[in-house]
Amino acid sequence: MRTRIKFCGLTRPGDVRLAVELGVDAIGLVFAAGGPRCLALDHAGALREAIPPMVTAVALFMDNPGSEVEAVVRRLRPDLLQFHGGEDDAFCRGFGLPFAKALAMGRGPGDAVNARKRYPSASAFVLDGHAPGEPGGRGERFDWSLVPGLGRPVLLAGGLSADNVGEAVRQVRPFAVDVSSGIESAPGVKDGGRMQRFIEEVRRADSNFAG
Ligand SMILES: O=C(O)c1ccccc1NCC(=O)[C@H](O)[C@H](O)COP(=O)(O)O
Repeated sequence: MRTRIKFCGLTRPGDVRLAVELGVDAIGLVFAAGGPRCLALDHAGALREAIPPMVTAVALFMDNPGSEVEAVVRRLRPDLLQFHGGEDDAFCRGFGLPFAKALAMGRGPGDAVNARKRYPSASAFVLDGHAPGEPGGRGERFDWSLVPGLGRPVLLAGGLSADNVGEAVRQVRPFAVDVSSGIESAPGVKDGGRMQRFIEEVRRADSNFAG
């Protein structure tokens, strides 16, 4: 099975168009407050328009008020929501869209092993390298040998780049890989060469498993 690829934290429509041309499967738009990739709703419209059908548009939140999530859902019509904070299952499923719940693995699996019970409505889990309570998008890896069986598609995230994603795919065989810092020249500024090399390395790793 082909490893899906999500590029997260894009802030420029040209970067979205290039990522789509390169063959990315999902684009993450960040609305978690405070970070360098956080988008204003008006600005996000141009980015959303650059995401064509058949590429998953993901809207990402971290403890945003429900009213903010609703405004993004109404204006941008994302395909998938991604929650990175202490949001519970009822909150996450309350917007009528599939959602992925991020699980902080930076201090070991901890509560991640109970994620399926805590988030029975989740369509997928993002296993990320940050510590609980911390934001993602900081290039932090975690010990991939700690990935628990969750009974749902896993998006492996945290400190991935073209240099290590092949090893991550071979070791974890995740449903998808999710990257932000590792394809950037500066926070929120994606680098075309890094995007291309990242995708090439995922495809190379997948070819090891091709029948
Ligand atoms: O990307 C952000 O700025 C961000 C801010 C707050 C919460 C989550 C955030 N990103 C979540 C993602 O899905 C990132 O792609 C993931 O954490 C991996 O980031 P990186 O380690 O930089 O590749």
